[in-house]
Amino acid sequence: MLPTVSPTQTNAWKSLQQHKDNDIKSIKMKELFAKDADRFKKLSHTFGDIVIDFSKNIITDKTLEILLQLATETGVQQGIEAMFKGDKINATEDRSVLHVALRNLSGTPIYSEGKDVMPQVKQVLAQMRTFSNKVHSGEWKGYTGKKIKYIVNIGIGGSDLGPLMVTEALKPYWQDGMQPYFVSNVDGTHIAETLKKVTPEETLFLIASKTFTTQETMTNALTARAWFMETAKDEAAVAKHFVALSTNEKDVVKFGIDKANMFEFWDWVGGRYSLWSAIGLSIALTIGYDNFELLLKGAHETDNHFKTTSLDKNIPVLMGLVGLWYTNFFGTQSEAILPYDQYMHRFAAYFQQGNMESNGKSTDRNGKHVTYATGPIIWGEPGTNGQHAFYQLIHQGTPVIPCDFIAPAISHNPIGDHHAKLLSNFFAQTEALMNGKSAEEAKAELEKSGKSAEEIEKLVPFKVFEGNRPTNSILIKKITPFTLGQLIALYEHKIFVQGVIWNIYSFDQWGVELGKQLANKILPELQNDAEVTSHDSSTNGLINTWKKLRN
Ligand SMILES: O=P(O)(O)OC[C@H]1O[C@@H](O)[C@H](O)[C@@H](O)[C@@H]1O
Repeated sequence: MLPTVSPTQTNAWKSLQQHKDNDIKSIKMKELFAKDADRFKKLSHTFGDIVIDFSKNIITDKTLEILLQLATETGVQQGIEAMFKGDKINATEDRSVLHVALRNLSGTPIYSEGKDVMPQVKQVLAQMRTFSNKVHSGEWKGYTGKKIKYIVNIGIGGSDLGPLMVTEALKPYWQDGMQPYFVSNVDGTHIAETLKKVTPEETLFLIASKTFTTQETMTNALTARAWFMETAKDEAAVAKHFVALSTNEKDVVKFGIDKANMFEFWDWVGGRYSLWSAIGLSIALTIGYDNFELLLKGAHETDNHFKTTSLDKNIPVLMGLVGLWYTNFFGTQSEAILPYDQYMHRFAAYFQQGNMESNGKSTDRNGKHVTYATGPIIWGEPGTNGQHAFYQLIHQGTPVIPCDFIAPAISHNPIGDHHAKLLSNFFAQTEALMNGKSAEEAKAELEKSGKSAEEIEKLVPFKVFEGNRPTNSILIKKITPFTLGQLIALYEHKIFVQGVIWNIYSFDQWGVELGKQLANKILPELQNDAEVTSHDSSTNGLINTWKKLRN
């Protein structure tokens, strides 16, 4: 089981506080680089084709030593073991957490409640392989005999963001003739605009929902089915165009999808960790099953690293510790993920759910309210777009925002000098954030412009960059299914490490329930024009105003 140590009760926590106040408060990263020519060598790690550089962080050897002590005192190693051996570490839902089993192609067993889950994992993977191959070869045909051309994944949250992010990130691997679409929002616009782009005869709808009860998904699925039936007319045609990805066989069958067209997964797969499961069918259909398997293999490589590497060399552990250092000892509230790769434009959005739904908690594993900060706000956009939008605040704003810069060494689109220009920005940003620009440097620069001494004096404060802003740089040889799998799993395990240390449960999401309950209560109140009085005056006022406006 997971330990239940409060991090603030550890010796390491107190040492970290003292260390921050005594040794780190006035330290500048650029001085650390000046003092130690080997800093990059010491603080960067190579993992296959991925290099992750932690050296542009406000950390010293001593910082890392105490952070590692924190990991030891809070039982990170024990947590890792508990996850891999299938303990019910998602205790509030009484479930194991075994997304690592979904990518375990090694042949070793993984147990949940004493049962090896690998045979069922392999069986569904085989089903996905056969199905994808049939669709690609044209053996699987639509009801008029046409080949499937469009995949419409209908799902939300974990049943949408992962496959959407991965298919976008791996666009160079798309199979000829396959076009995926993702419909998530209950806003009718999402499905309406998607249906305009596809034809009933050539579309395969994947109804992706772990629970098969999610309002948005069920509503969109019913709309898709009605739209399909308008043309197909024949109920028997549904079986050729609708499949379900779910843990809930009963409701899948009730919806009218044949059991044979259901791709199963299990309650030990968390929604936001499910892209490796049947939820990944849209990925396999888009990039081909073999590439999907390479994605799993990449993640498995990370799982092995995470499971077997000592904490001081364990990349997800270090990612977690470095992030936590800022959250808890610098009071930072957010982290930006900035991929310098246009294909990875949904990566930050994906980990917004991955991280914030996992660690956005304030009750610890003892049921007590935490007295320290937990999960950060995650956000980000691809570089260089972000540079021309929000980097101003990262460079000169009042909050410190630790950033992850991610870039491929080799572009899938080596056009002219685009990639060199892209990468020059990637390198320049982390350098600028670290070094900043002093008043003297700003002044010297202005002096070259021919401005008067008075003008220069006035402008200098605006041109100063404090610097010392922390970044991790992740350089990947090329974004391939394998390296992307490695990278996603690194981030997943980082989140896990932080959750263990913060003594919270990272695998439930009770915080999303209240809004759903209230929406269900309000929905019937919207069905007529009667005045609503059952809520507070704001909610009543808004509902009643809407009722007037809609008429
Ligand atoms: O896959 P389902 O059951 O439709 O759930 C979709 C999403 O539903 C949300 O309510 C949950 O917060 C997410 O964790 C989940 O991924």
